[in-house]
Amino acid sequence: MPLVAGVDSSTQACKVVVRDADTGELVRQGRAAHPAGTEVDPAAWEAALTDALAQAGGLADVSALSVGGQQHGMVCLDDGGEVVRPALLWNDTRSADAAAALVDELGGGQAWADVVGVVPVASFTGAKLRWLADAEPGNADRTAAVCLPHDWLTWQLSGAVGLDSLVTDRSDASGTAYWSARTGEYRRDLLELALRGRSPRVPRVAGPAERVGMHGDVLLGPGAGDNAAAALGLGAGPGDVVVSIGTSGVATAVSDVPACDPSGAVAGFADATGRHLPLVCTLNAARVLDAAAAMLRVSLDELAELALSAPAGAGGLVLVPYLEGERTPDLPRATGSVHGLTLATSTPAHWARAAVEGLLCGLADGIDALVAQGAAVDRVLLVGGGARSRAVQQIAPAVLGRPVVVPEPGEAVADGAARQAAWVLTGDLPTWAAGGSRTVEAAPTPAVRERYAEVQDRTDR
Ligand SMILES: Nc1ncnc2c1ncn2[C@@H]1O[C@H](COP(=O)(O)OP(=O)(O)O)[C@@H](O)[C@H]1O
Ligand SMILES: O=C(CO)[C@@H](O)[C@H](O)COP(=O)(O)O
Repeated sequence: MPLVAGVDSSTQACKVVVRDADTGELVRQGRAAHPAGTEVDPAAWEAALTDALAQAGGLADVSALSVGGQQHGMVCLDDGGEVVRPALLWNDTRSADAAAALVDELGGGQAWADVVGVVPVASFTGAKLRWLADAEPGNADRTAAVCLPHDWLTWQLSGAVGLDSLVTDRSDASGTAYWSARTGEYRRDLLELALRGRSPRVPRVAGPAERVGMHGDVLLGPGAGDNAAAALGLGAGPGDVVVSIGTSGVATAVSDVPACDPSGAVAGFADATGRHLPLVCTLNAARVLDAAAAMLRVSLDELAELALSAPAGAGGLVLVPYLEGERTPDLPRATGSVHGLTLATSTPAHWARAAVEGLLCGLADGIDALVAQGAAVDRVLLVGGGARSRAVQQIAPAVLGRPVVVPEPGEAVADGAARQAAWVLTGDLPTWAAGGSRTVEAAPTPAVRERYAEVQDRTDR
């Protein structure tokens, strides 16, 4: 019974699972927090990984490990392999103007969707590089290589020092805006466009089950972007839509064909198996619940009970939850807005309900965008920390207008990374028994989405 480890180095925390490679049985796990903020020294991810691995009992009896990580973060390295500046994360919006400029320079959304399957927004690595070139040209000059959070952690674990040993995978490469999931090739011209002519090294893109190095006696897999790892962990296939309510809100589908959406709503990412992963991402998800709970001075469980005690539609109270700006729709400078506040709706219960419904309306729009790109929706799986909320579980099927499958609370991303590690170790993608899940149904409440659509644009942009 060889053991494998999977890592999820996500926005708020590093999570580790150790599983039996043959059966998938969970043997041990660990978790350590990441610093707050949208700009983070990668050393903090390494420290959290070390801590989470220790909590998970270490690696002495583990045969293989893969790292899943938050997508898009810009990690710049100098020619000695040192980090040039703190990494800008996917939810850092300072590169919004840079993204808009890049879209114009190539001739618009259709041109970008055609060449790399995505239209730049502030989140993508390419837009961050353009920001770097303009705001910190000295740091741009020092950047000899650029990679992503999961690439950097895998590289650290491997103990390699040469920039030529940096490795990534298709799923994370596809979130840079300078690698095409359709052709499987870098577009160095777009990397150079972003960096105004500079041409740093980028990681080699490994195959889905390739052995990319060793950490002591532990075999290292190529890893993946967190959303691709989650799809792998859940065993998602065509017809499944995974809705993740973590720091980001994500609706994603596994597909045999690349997405090409000139509006940019659906990103044409790759998955972790050689297929594609059309994806819609919002900036405001679980933290909307955190903010509402903090404002109402209640726990997350109390917030859920409050939300469930209010009527569907919260009596007309709508929260458009653009608390950190928004990515889909592309409104990086927007703020949240409240509509329909009356004496009757001025209660904690109505506020809690509006918070849950508001974040779910954004994800319902995301599922519609996936469908418009050709995705089939036979099953919706609800994951991420926010999916632990009883209110999210109960209200999601009403707002999304379809039943939702809620897997047992767990770590889908780390599980997917562990499954990849088992694949790398044995050469076969293991079929692990699915964990428990339950299907939650509710009468659809289309009026909630209609009311949200009415007020959604009446916000500070
Ligand atoms: N019972 C719960 N109810 C609502 N939200 C929860 C609950 N448990 C955890 N969360 C939320 O989950 C979020 C973290 O989710 P997670 O998927 O781990 O995020 P990330 O992967 O982005 O780091 C936190 O914002 C936290 O408030
Ligand atoms: O930017 C995206 C997807 O494009 C985000 O989904 C990040 O990958 C962060 O994920 P979480 O930490 O919220 O899971």
